[in-house]
Amino acid sequence: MAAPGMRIGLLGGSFDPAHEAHREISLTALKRLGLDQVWWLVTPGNPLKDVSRLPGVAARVADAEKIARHPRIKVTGFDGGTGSGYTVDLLLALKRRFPGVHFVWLMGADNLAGLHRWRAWPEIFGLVPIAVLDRPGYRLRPARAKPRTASRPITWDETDALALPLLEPPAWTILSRQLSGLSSTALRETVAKSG
Ligand SMILES: Nc1ncnc2c1ncn2[C@@H]1O[C@H](COP(=O)(O)OP(=O)(O)OP(=O)(O)O)[C@@H](O)[C@H]1O
Ligand SMILES: O=C(O)c1ccc[n+]([C@@H]2O[C@H](COP(=O)([O-])O)[C@@H](O)[C@H]2O)c1
Repeated sequence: MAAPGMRIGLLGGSFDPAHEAHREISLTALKRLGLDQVWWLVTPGNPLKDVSRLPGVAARVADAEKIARHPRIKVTGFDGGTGSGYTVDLLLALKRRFPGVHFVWLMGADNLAGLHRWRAWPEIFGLVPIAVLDRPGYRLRPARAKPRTASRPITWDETDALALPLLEPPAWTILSRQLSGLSSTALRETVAKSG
């Protein structure tokens, strides 16, 4: 699945359900970061969200595979045996399991804005480079986010994004792109109304 030296983007998510914007931001990351693959890591549950109605991992993986439709996008329920949904644990497990792979954590700008509420977020910045994908409504928020303040010296201009996967963390950048307003919440609401 992954050989030392490969550059792999990690898109952790609830994927409840997956949608075209997940595919679009993955294609952006593949191209702009020069990645070999992007892995969609379907979380057992976002620790900050109500997961009481979240479908099981296997069902969300199966649905996400239908959306991914790309040989370099791999969908997996790998959680490193943590079962927890905590990203710090997931990253530690991945780095142990795949030594020598250049991982980059990918996330939408909404998640950067709330990253200071994640468990051990400064440690996360020290584990892997991070690329933040622009998202409507959050374009300016990263500028105010605490992580930016904490990591200002290692903010990279996005024109240098190709170098990001090989940089020693902490290092992060924002990837601006044509915005997509798609969201899983909006999709679930549409299904609920039509049902
Ligand atoms: N339209 C989008 N633009 C940029 N990033 C996105 C977009 N949709 C999802 N993402 C990012 O993809 C990752 C996984 O997202 P997730 O599975 O939570 O879907 P979501 O649409 O954000 O769900 P919800 O609406 O419930 O918050 C997150 O890092 C999220 O920020
Ligand atoms: O580690 C944490 O404290 C943490 C808090 C919130 C979210 N996350 C992870 O962030 C990823 C994005 O979650 P979501 O629900 O926005 O798709 C997913 O992998 C979650 O498990 C992780």
